[in-house]
Amino acid sequence: MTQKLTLKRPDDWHLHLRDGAMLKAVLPETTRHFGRAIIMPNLVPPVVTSAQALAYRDRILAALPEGSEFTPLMTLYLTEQSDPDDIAAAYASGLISAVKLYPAGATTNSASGVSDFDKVRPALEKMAEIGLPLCLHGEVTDAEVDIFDREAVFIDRVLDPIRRATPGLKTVMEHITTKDGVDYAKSQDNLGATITTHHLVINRNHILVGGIKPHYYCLPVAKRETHRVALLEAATSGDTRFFLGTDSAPHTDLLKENACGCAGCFTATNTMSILAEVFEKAGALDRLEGFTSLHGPAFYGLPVNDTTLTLTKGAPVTYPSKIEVGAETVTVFDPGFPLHWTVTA
Ligand SMILES: NC(=O)N[C@@H](CC(=O)O)C(=O)O
Ligand SMILES: [Zn+2]
Ligand SMILES: [Zn+2]
Repeated sequence: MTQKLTLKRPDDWHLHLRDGAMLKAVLPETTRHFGRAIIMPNLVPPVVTSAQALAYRDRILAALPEGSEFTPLMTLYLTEQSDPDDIAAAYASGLISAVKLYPAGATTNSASGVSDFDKVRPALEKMAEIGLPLCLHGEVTDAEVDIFDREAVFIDRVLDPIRRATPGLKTVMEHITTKDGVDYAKSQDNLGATITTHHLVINRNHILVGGIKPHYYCLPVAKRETHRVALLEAATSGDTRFFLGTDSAPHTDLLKENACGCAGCFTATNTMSILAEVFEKAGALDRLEGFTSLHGPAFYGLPVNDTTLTLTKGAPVTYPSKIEVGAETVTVFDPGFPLHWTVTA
């Protein structure tokens, strides 16, 4: 008997589309399955002003495959010089859905991020006042903090103080990777947490055992198995504070398979198949729709998509292992187990 699963069309609440040839190459991988996505602003140079966000949205819309109804939800990159009034105007006009805060130096293209959190206080207060969500890359960057502890330390030293200082601020903990992140999210109201596909699949052994695997390296770096299990429990729990943000983050193979390899896993292509497999194994297939299609819109105050996506279970399916970007390639995330669910409608 073939098994079918029909979901409200999913959204991706954390996505990197890049620009130029890369944008053109990766965009169809997302628009094939997803209705909307929160578009990360960490371009070079970053998308800081409303004028830059408007221009970037136009470039995304121009790159959409024929007939696509995909909606990019734009964000602004918060800097210590960001103008609270420009941010508010961008939100009032419907151009942006969130503001993204990168601690300076925490991840790919975060050099223009925030070092002194007091300097962005006026912007955060304005955002709380108008109901504009803040998305956070939650890692400290202090050289003395171990990379595996950077998320937990961020929660104590940065996130919790921001929450206390700006109580009305709607906040998204992006790509949580620890039980500490799960526990903190559960202790809060007015706070959401995105979980990536890959952090539900890999732990740090996948990166390091039997040779270094650059395509499993991303930030925040995958942690030990107990943390992966906590993420899986959160994602499959039905708790509306947790929703999908793939953090699909393409880098060319040249830059990944490198003595100083870039951080990011590219999961747009096979995310829905992987998630169906993971949720089924967890006995939670009935909760997949909440995670991919319902909890995110509820947090962002948007309607659920009115179209659907159907997955069908059958013999193992394969995906291209790489997609082409001009003369270069981007490797598609390999979950390391067979995928039986495929999007059929
Ligand atoms: N997640 C990553 O490892 N990389 C992201 C940046 C980010 O989301 O932190 C990227 O832009 O490549
Ligand atoms: Zn990040
Ligand atoms: Zn990201």
